[in-house]
Amino acid sequence: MSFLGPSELRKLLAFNKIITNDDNQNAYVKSRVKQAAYELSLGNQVYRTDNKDKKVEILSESNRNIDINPGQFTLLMTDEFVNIPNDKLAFISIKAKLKLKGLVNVSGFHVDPGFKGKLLFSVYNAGPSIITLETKKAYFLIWFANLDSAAEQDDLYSKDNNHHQGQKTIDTDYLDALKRNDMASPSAILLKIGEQKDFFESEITTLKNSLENDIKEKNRKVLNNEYLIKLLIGICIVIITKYLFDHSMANKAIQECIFENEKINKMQKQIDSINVKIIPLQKVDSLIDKKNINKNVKSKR
Ligand SMILES: O=c1ccn([C@H]2C[C@H](O)[C@@H](COP(=O)(O)OP(=O)(O)OP(=O)(O)O)O2)c(=O)[nH]1
Repeated sequence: MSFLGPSELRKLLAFNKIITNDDNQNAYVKSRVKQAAYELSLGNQVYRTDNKDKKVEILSESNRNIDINPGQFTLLMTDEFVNIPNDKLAFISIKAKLKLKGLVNVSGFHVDPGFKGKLLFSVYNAGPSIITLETKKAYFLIWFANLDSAAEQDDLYSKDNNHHQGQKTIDTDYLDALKRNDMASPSAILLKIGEQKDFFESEITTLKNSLENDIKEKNRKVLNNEYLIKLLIGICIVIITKYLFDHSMANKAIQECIFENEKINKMQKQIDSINVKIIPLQKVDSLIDKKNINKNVKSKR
């Protein structure tokens, strides 16, 4: 097996309907031969996983651009049909300038002898930026190799035995597999993580503020209670002091009363003893008085 060089390639493509358009006309353009490859361009059908309608997008002359967002998977179809001769095998790729932006060619890599149809590429934007493509621009490359022996009927790629023969639109089979959900793009995930981070940070700040307010409120109450307790203790001290003071004053008054009472008792006793002494004297006085009266009576007689 050998690869065709540029001159063989030009000859092959110029004199055979290998690169054709929608009208099955030879679409070979000499300037599209680059080194040993031929450039193929983007057609008007694409399917993007983040497309809201979940439908194949048909690009028009006025709307020729397609943006492939970071992290999104996209199906791209060539503008040209390729018809691979029975004695050839072709190899396909996406141009390096797209790959270097982060566009990964997921599908690949070969085109079978006997294949007729547009080529379908699946790509993934693994880069951080939007990659914009334009219809009719050359993004794909195809190389042709000679087989040592041409493929016979049963070995040729054919409509009867194969799926992609004659493909000119993006098959809905592939869409069904791709349209379930948006692809979880790393940058979208990063964005969501950022949003979640902001959300949780604001929640934590709110929670922190509310906790701080709660603590302040509790501290205020504790402080109020402390004042109240101190006040109650103060009042208790005053009451107890007053009670003890009153009690001691009462005791003192009682002691004084007892003391006074004892003094009175003592005086009473002295009075009583004086009285005891006075009574005989009174008796003597009364006898003296009686005697004097009698004397007087006698003298008057
Ligand atoms: O990226 C690619 C690779 C291949 N093809 C075309 C050319 C190829 O000859 C044909 C079949 O390729 P392959 O045998 O790899 O695919 P398949 O899904 O196994 O097809 P089939 O079941 O028809 O053999 O599909 C594309 O359009 N794009």
